[in-house]
Amino acid sequence: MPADNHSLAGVAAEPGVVKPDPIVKGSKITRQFGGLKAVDVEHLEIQRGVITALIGPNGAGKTTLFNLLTGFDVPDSGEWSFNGTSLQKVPAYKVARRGMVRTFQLTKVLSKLTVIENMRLGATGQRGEKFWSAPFRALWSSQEDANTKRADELLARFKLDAKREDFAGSLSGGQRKLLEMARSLMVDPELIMLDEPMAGVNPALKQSLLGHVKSLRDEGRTVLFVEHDMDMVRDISDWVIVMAQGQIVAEGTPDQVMSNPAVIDAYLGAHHDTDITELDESSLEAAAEAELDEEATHG
Ligand SMILES: Nc1ncnc2c1ncn2[C@@H]1O[C@H](COP(=O)(O)OP(=O)(O)OP(=O)(O)O)[C@@H](O)[C@H]1O
Repeated sequence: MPADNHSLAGVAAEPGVVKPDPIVKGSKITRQFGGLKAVDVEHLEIQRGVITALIGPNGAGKTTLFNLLTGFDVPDSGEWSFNGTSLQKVPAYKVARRGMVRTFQLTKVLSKLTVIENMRLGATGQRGEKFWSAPFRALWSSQEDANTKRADELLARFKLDAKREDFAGSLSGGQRKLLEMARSLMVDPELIMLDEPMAGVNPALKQSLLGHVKSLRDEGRTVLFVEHDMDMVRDISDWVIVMAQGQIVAEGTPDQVMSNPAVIDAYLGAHHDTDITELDESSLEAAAEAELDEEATHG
C-alpha cells in the first residue's frame, strides 16, 4: 500500500467523486474531433499531494485530457481550475509558470540538443516546439547561472550528470524518461503530469524510475500520470482514474479499480471474468503489438 494515500481514506470509489483537497477541479470538459467526442468529462478532481494514475484503453482520451488541462489544446466546453484559479484560455507556458507542468517525449528538435541544453529550456516554461526550435541562446538571460545550477543539481539527482554534454537523442529509453522528468522540474512545479513514464524503459531501470516518481510525491508534489503499464499503476498509485470513450468510467484505489467490472468492461468491451491484472499480459500486449505493426506499415 502506498504510504501517502491516507488523505483519500473514505473517498468513495465513484467516477467524478469529490476529493478532500483537490489541486485540480474540472467540470463538463468536452473536446470533439469531427464526429468523435474524444473527451467528455462530467467532473474531475485530482487530490493534492498524492500520485494519481490515469488509465484506459487506447483512444480513451487520456492524452487529449492532458493537453486540455495544460493549455496545449482548447476544449469545446467546460471549465477547470488549478489551485482554485480558472485555467480557461490560459496558454500552456503560463499554466507551467503557475505550477502545473506536463512532460513531453523527446522531439526531433530536442534530440539534437545536449542534455544540459534541454534542461535550460525547461526553465523557460513550456512554449511548444516552435519556441524550442527558435535560436534559444539569445533568450538566456541573467537567469542563466541560476538555471544552470538548478539544472546540474537535477541532473545529479536523476543520475544524468555524466551525460550532461551528450545529445539527448543518444540517451536510452529510460534515460530519456529521466530527462523528461528532470526538465519538467526546472520550473519547480506543484503538479507534474507524466506522459507514459514507463514506455520504452528497460525492465532493469523500471524500479529506479518508480523510485524517482515516488520521490516527487515524497517532496510534496502532486503527480498525475498516464500509463499502460499496470504493474507500475499498481505499485505506485494512491488513486486511479479510468477513462473510456472520453468519459471517466471508474475511480478508486488500485485494488478497487482493478477489480471493478466497469474497468474490465472498458478494456474488454464486455463483461468478463478476467482480472485486469491479466490484461497487460494479454489484451494490452496484443494492442501494443497491433499498434507497432500499424506504425511499421504506415510509418
Ligand atoms: N488532433 C486530433 N485530431 C483528430 N482526432 C484526434 C486528435 N487527437 C486525438 N484524436 C482522437 O481522439 C481520441 C482520443 O485520443 P487520445 O490520444 O486522447 O487517447 P489516449 O487515451 O491518450 O490513447 P493512447 O492510450 O492510445 O495514447 C482517439 O480516437 C484519437 O484518434
